[in-house]
Amino acid sequence: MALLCFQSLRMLRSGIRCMSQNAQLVSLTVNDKTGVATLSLQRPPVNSLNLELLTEISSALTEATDNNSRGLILTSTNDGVFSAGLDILEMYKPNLDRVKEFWTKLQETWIKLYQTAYPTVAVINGHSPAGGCLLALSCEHRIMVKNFTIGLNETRLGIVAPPWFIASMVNVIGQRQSERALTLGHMFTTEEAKNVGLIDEIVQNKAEGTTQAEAFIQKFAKIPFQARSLTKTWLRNKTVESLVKNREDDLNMFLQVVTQPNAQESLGHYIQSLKNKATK
Ligand SMILES: CC/C=C\CC/C=C/CC(=O)SCCNC(=O)CCNC(=O)[C@H](O)C(C)(C)COP(=O)(O)OP(=O)(O)OC[C@H]1O[C@@H](n2cnc3c(N)ncnc32)[C@H](O)[C@@H]1OP(=O)(O)O
Repeated sequence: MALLCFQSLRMLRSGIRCMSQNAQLVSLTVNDKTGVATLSLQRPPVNSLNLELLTEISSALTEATDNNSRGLILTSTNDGVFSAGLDILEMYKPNLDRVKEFWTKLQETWIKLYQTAYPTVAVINGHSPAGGCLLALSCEHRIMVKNFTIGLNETRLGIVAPPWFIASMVNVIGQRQSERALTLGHMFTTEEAKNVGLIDEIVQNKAEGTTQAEAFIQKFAKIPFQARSLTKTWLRNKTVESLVKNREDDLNMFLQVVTQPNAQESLGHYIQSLKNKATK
């Protein structure tokens, strides 16, 4: 409690204000001087995206909009893992009602993040496979700390990246590179990701990443907000609309793929291999 008060006092002095008071799996702060919000994922051990975490991310994005944020930095409180992607336990031997709600919340979160009016930057301070990569791809600028990996590795798990995951990747690195990377389920090192254009900058650590992210957002200070945001909407509209118009079909396709016996078997093996690795 004393530590919390001390931290709050220090944040107040530096002009950083806490938002999302009720959130537990994310923290949302805003810098009152710049209007830039920081959304940090904080679901130990690896920020895997379960229904509850997605719900908090989605609410935080709305709160940042309602607060008229000038920009948003998406990062993780865990230096080492940005996000391990979707929580595999949501997809393994799923409860039908919950898994439907889970996928619907993922769709909602992506749609919101992909078309925020304010500029978005991912400060990728750790590994970022699959759904973690999707979050980063949805931002306008990606800054990654060296010595980590990022990519859409779904095929390696015996599942597939849905069309909107693929489109998010194609919009950043193009058809040819996406085809090669996604069919292989390739995880790019930070260096490889920079070479292929998947990320924009390499930094030494999160602090440097945050400074660079603020500088990126600051570039828009003199660009009229509405003109910028409408341009982004139009550029991204085709990609978003293809999901918005087909949410039910997309949900059904997900349920069909993920409940296949061979997909369940692959997920079971994968969970076991992660557990074996963790106990070594
Ligand atoms: C039509 C569409 C159909 C289907 C589409 C489905 C789309 C799916 C997209 C996804 O996002 S699938 C998820 C893909 N994610 C991964 O492949 C990542 C797996 N995790 C890792 O590679 C590593 O954990 C890490 C590099 C992220 C971090 O490594 P490290 O820091 O060494 O942690 P550990 O590996 O020891 O893991 C600690 C702990 O966390 C559990 N865990 C890790 N990842 C997940 C996950 N994605 N979901 C649930 N749980 C996860 C791991 O099992 C360990 O658990 P313990 O209980 O053993 O402590």
